[in-house]
Amino acid sequence: MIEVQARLKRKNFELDASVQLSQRVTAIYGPSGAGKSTLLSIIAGITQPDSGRIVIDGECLFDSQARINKPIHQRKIGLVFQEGRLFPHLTVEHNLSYALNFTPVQNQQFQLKQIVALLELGPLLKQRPHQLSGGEKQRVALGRALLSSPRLLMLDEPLASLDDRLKNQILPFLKLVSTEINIPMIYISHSKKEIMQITDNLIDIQHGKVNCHL
Ligand SMILES: Nc1ncnc2c1ncn2[C@@H]1O[C@H](COP(=O)(O)OP(=O)(O)OP(=O)(O)O)[C@@H](O)[C@H]1O
Repeated sequence: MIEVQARLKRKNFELDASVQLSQRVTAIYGPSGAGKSTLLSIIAGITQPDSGRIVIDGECLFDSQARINKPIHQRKIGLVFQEGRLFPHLTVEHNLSYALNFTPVQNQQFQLKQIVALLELGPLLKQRPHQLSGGEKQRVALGRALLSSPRLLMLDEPLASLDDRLKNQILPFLKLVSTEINIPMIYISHSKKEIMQITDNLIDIQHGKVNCHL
């Protein structure tokens, strides 16, 4: 269960979110500027809200009243952004093992070879990010996020920079992760067509307002 209450005031934008998610895969949908990335970055601990409370599976990550604010690395949230944000100097294999090496062995949910097989990364392992297509980069980013053994996986417009051909290549992998991997997932997109291929559980955010229990 993911419970988020957050308020944040910016110069021309106000977020007021009250969200309770019990489904494994949820999509956050809304037009540009609605506050999707802001909500994600609050859950991840990148942005601090003015007030609110965030609890995942009973563990409190943020509570403005109780002055609890767990840092990003303690929240155990795997993130995939629009651009893969891979380490450019490392091979695909080392990008993947980097995430694994930062996770204590007893907390590791996957082995490298499992994720390599799931996302068909074998032929790419010795390559460096600049040698990959956009879709391949996103598959590596997804693999790296999974290998950090997160309690929650959040994807922020992971297909937005890809053309239709690459989108169609990577969508089956996202679908596979949403069905085969037992980690809650929040998927942000402004494309309903894309979302419908991954989940029916949809949260609509408009002008920073979202109030939803799924
Ligand atoms: N770091 C920031 N500082 C100030 N304002 C910001 C910052 N980041 C975003 N905003 C503003 O907050 C509002 C919400 O932005 P946000 O990025 O959350 O929207 P979004 O729904 O993710 O949009 P998009 O689909 O275009 O990515 C926008 O008005 C944006 O200009």
